[in-house]
Amino acid sequence: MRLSLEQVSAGYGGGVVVHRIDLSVPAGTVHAVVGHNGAGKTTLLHTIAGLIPPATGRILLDGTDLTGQPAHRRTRAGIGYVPQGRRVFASLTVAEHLAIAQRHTTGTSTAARWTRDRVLNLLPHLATRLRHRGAHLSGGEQQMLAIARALLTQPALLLLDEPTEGLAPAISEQISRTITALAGDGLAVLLATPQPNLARTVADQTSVLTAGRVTAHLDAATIRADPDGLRAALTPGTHGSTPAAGTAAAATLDQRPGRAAVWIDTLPAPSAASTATTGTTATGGPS
Ligand SMILES: Nc1ncnc2c1ncn2[C@@H]1O[C@H](COP(=O)(O)OP(=O)(O)OP(=O)(O)O)[C@@H](O)[C@H]1O
Repeated sequence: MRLSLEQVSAGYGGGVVVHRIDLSVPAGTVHAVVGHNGAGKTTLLHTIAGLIPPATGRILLDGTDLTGQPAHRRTRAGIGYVPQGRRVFASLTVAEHLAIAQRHTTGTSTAARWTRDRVLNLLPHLATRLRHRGAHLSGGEQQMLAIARALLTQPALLLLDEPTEGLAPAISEQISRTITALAGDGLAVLLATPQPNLARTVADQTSVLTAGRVTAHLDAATIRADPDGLRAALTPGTHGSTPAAGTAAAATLDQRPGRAAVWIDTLPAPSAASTATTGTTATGGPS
């Protein structure tokens, strides 16, 4: 199984946010798309999942063209999606989330590669929370639930949007280990993150997304040999979907609830010039 993107562009209302993206994610590997907030990561994942129609290009899963297919068909074809913010239901228990996901599974319960037992074996902490409602789960537990729910749709490719956003370092490490285990089990994983450290830890291949364009591509060996190279490739001050709007978009995005913490935790401190331009208040150094 291999995901291939050929010259994929997409956006909103006629405006283009991601531009002519070429990517290939083979089975058993993790590909990270690293970019600042507003670079277009979610837009790219939404386009692959079928939630946004591409303006140009093709999306292929093992050679099968899914470009014109609706989201539910892509799920059946093997694309599992773990959204940013987890999107669990506040009033449903963990067990109810899993039951709903299983109802939509593509295989029978005996033929399914990912059964409820197998998922809980991978994420044993969830087994201790089966009766807890979504609203009473920690961020890490919600993330595990979102991954479990996606696995029960029997994916060959897993899309993970900012899987460690807002999580404590120990929980992020647990999620990282889960991602590595899933690739080890043969899944193709495409994850989006603003955190160079996550890409460095789990990714076989990393693409840097800057203002909607892939501006660098690094493999794991290159990143290991030069641990600062990836951070340097993430140019401070080019956050937005268009170069002209970049600095303004960054300032706007930073003011959204919850975003300041993400900014401070995950991005290199902007240079004095860009701090002055955007008015950002980041005081923390690189994570
Ligand atoms: N539904 C929408 N309608 C119009 N513009 C949108 C919509 N969603 C996102 N955008 C814009 O597209 C650009 C890219 O946003 P996107 O969410 O894809 O970035 P991102 O890299 O995932 O950042 P973040 O981590 O903040 O989600 C931003 O300028 C954003 O304002």
